[in-house]
Amino acid sequence: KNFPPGPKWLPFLGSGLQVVKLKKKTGYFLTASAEMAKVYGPVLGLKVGKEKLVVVCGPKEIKECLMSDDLAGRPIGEFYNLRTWGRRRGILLVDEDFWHDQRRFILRQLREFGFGTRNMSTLIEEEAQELVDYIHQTINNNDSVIFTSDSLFSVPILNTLWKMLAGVRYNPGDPKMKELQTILAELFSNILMVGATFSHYPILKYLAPEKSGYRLYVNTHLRLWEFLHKELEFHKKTHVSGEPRDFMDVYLDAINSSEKLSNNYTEEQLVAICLDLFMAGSETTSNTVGFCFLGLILNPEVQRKAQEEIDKVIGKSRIPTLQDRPNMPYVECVALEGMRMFGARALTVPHRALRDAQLGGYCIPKDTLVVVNLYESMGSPDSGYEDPEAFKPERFLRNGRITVPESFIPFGYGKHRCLGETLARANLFVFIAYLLQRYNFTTVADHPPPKEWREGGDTGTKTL
Ligand code: HEM
Repeated sequence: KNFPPGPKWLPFLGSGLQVVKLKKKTGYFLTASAEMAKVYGPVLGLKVGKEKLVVVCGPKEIKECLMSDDLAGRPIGEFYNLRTWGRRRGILLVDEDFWHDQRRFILRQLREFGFGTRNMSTLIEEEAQELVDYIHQTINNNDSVIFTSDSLFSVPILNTLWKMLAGVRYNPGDPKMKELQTILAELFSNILMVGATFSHYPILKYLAPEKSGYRLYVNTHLRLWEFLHKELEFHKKTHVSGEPRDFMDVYLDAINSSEKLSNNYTEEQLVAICLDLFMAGSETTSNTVGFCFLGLILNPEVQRKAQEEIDKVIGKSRIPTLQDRPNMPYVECVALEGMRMFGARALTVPHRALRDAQLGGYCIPKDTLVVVNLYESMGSPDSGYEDPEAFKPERFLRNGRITVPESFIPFGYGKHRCLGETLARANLFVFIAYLLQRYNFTTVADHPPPKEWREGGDTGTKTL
């Protein structure tokens, strides 16, 4: 009763057919739901297969949703994620209090290994330097070479995260890293946050395991799970109690602690957390760097302005550091504009109503999935951004000072605000500054940059 309005529900299919039809017409789930919101209002009620799904599109309602304690659950079910995946192995990971305890622990411990500290800037700067050396060598060893943004950024970004979690970094081209990249890219390009076809229509798991994406989903998760388990085994063999080298070691200490923090700290839970952080932190950041460089190559005047600022503040005689950030507002705005571009092509991670709740004057029954359409907040013609498709870093500058509007929420907010924001923003600044200090970026004649983007914030493959 008083569920948010939306297209009519058909038996078994719910509103699935209408969603698919509009997705075909507009290209994406994001744009399809924005289109429907024009007809039905800013809180859109859908039923896809067995699941009730609410898509929040209006700015006021987005805020209300992200601040609501009643809507702060995470989805339950085999498809929804990582933590739930762990649950199949006997761990109860979806309980909210439990996650908040783990979230606090993760943030506190990651700070020890870098998050938000000088260590973090050193770690990122080292990765940026490795990347510059790799570009330099590749250029020197070849008559001509084309770099794609995927091939440039995925490995160094993953390294910054993996180094804190497990003390490991890889060189580009390392077969282990290639495998990991392939798995993550497969997951991201094939599975939408709001669920795969098989999660809405579970019978398809049996009737069409290939076509529904079920087999791919299970295989990629198992491969990731195996990858992380190998690292865990290595840590268990080499870890010295009380002398942690990285997050995995701290967690092992917590598991073995004589006070026994609680039964929440288990090896399977550790693997589930690493999986969560990997999935949430790798492709998101490298695709956002991708959007920054896409904006820079398509707008040479933006690139020139950023380079002028770098020349003025840093010059050529030393390398940039994270400490330069406050003095380089234009470069920071390039990063912000990349975040806006990425955010405008993404949904938040789905939330779940923990109990019967209210949103925008409608009733949201317990266990309904609720997802925020960030396109409406940062990219649609109604988002309040002038010419939202254009890459304009100066939109965030007022009299030389950075000002972001309230609707700028690439990391969400509220209880589930992105846990990796500090790391992501530091990565963006350092990589942009390092690369622009040394190189000019441009498109290659026979490789025009993509006009299309993939749902979920992917820029597609770009050549630089
Ligand atoms: C530019 C890069 C990134 C963007 C745009 C981004 C964006 C987001 C968004 C929109 C959410 C969902 C908020 C919500 O549902 O209310 C989220 C959640 C999350 N992010 Fe990020 N993220 C980025 C990088 C990272 C990194 C580097 C990490 C890991 C270190 C990370 C870890 C997480 C985690 C664990 C969550 C779930 C938090 C929770 O449920 O409490 N993210 N992120």
